[in-house]
Amino acid sequence: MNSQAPVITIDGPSGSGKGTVAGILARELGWRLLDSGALYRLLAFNATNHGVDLTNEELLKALAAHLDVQFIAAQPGKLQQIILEGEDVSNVIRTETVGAGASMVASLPAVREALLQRQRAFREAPGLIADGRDMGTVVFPDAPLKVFLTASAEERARRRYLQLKGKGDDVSLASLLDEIRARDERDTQRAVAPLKPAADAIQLDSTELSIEQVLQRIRSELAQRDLL
Ligand SMILES: Nc1ncnc2c1ncn2[C@@H]1O[C@H](COP(=O)(O)OP(=O)(O)O)[C@@H](O)[C@H]1O
Ligand SMILES: Nc1ccn([C@H]2C[C@H](O)[C@@H](COP(=O)(O)OP(=O)(O)O)O2)c(=O)n1
Repeated sequence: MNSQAPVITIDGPSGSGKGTVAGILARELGWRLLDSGALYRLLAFNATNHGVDLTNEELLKALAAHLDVQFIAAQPGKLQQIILEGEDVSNVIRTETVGAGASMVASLPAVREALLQRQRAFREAPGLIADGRDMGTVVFPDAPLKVFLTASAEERARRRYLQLKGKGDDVSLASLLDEIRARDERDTQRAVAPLKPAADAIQLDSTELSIEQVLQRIRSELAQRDLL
């Protein structure tokens, strides 16, 4: 029996709803949240700010090992805040440009290795909800519940379009769809920790499901495992 705090992993491609669902579950259960994609986004953002090329594996590895970042847990009415080198970067790391950069640095094995222990350190009582690409396959292979969340590329682009438009960003649906497809390709084809469902993951296609329906499915899986 595993004596460590339980982990629920939620992996899947961009726009499948991982972050939304993970955030709601973490609040409901009072568990910690690991937004692993934010770490790769922070690294790409920080590297660009320091003039480091997004293919320079040695320098990126060093930057990853020394990322000065704080995650401030969500409070009632306030989302999680991400502070990089003392500055609130919660919003600026959410652009598609930073997402594409994150996907590039995430393909480098030394970068993934440098971020591994930092991610595992999030695991503490009473439990952790971890979202990303390799949470169930590599980072927390012993998690008692693994979810692989998908949706069609068109639906994911539509969601991202509405989300970014809602924030006032000037985006086009066609280019978001292209970017999502390019990111899917890079994330699934890389040699190390590619995006793929763990053998023991529950697969959920959310194309036709509301956020609440996705949550209900996960809550029922949690109940079956006595995790609620
Ligand atoms: N099942 C769903 N139906 C409709 N919209 C959704 C659904 N899941 C998530 N969304 C919306 O899609 C956008 C992207 O979701 P997000 O959680 O950021 O995805 P991911 O973390 O997988 O990239 C958000 O605006 C979110 O509210
Ligand atoms: N565990 C993870 C999380 C993210 N990544 C990489 C691959 C993704 O395209 C980028 C950005 O991830 P993020 O989850 O923030 O992106 P989305 O919200 O799904 O658009 O980082 C990864 O390789 N492994």
